Amino acid sequence: MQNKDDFRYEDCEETARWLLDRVQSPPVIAIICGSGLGLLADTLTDIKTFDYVQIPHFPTSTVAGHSGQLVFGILQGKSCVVMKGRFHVYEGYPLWKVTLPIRVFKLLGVKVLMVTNAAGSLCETYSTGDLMIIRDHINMPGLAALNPLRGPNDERFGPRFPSLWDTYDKDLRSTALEIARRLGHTDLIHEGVYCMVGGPNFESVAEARFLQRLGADAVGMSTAPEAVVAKHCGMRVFGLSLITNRVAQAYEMVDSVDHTSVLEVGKQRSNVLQELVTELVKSINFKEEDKQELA
Ligand SMILES: O=P(O)(O)O[C@H]1O[C@H](CO)[C@@H](O)[C@H]1O
Ligand code: HPA
Repeated sequence: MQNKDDFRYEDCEETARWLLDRVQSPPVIAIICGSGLGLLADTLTDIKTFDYVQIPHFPTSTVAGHSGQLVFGILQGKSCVVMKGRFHVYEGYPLWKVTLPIRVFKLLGVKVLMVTNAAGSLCETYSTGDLMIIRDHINMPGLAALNPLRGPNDERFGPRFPSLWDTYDKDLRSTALEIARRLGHTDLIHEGVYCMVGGPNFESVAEARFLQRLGADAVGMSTAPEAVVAKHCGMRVFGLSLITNRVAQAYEMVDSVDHTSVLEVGKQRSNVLQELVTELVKSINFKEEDKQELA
């Protein structure tokens, strides 16, 4: 059963074709910039930029710190596409639309998705400005059927019932950890569980306590749907959270988080993220079958 609220494979194809007609080389790696992390795109050379409003079927960015541009270019000799701005369910988009770019990237030939985000810490040992490699996620909206895979399944993308046990690629995680240590960031790098909530409000104290007891180390309002769709269509996924604030879990704690301070931490830390992502991209070796597919 297909209705106007479902995604259409043909729309993704049309978007992919539109982009392929306009870029030099199809990307193999896609990078999504979280709130205030758009500077990641500055590491690319030979760039070609499209505003989201130009691209057929693409949603538009409505959140500060998400400039709404798709940047194609080269990083460490690899063809990449960078989303300067992602879509969130609290903006009013259905989840299939939030994740439409991932399916378009799949059709462009992307093999690896790197997602970054700003997140609040629920973990005692994390400080503002730290980085968390995402080991796993809790998709809160997904558990209540707000899932990007809801609706008719198109087997051309992936199976009806995908397994998510290994969503965040083990090799990429361990390589990123090694890189961070080599770059001298041992004190600020962690590996943990990201929990997605719907937003747009930040968490109440009782909610923060609840999420922490569920096993979440950091909380944000994105990423899980993108990772689910990428895993569904067979991409390797790497996720990185920048800890922009500590989420209050006691009524005595003052929690002064707001979006402006989130963006400010992003600006301060973008060089560390750039460094780590650049080195990780450098480390990726594509398998023979990937190269053949791209030839
Ligand atoms: O997840 P990203 O897009 O990095 O943004 C995070 O920052 C915003 C809140 O300041 C929310 O959108 C939250 O999800
Ligand atoms: N909660 C949810 N999303 C966020 C936070 C937070 O504390 N910080 C940045 N994004």
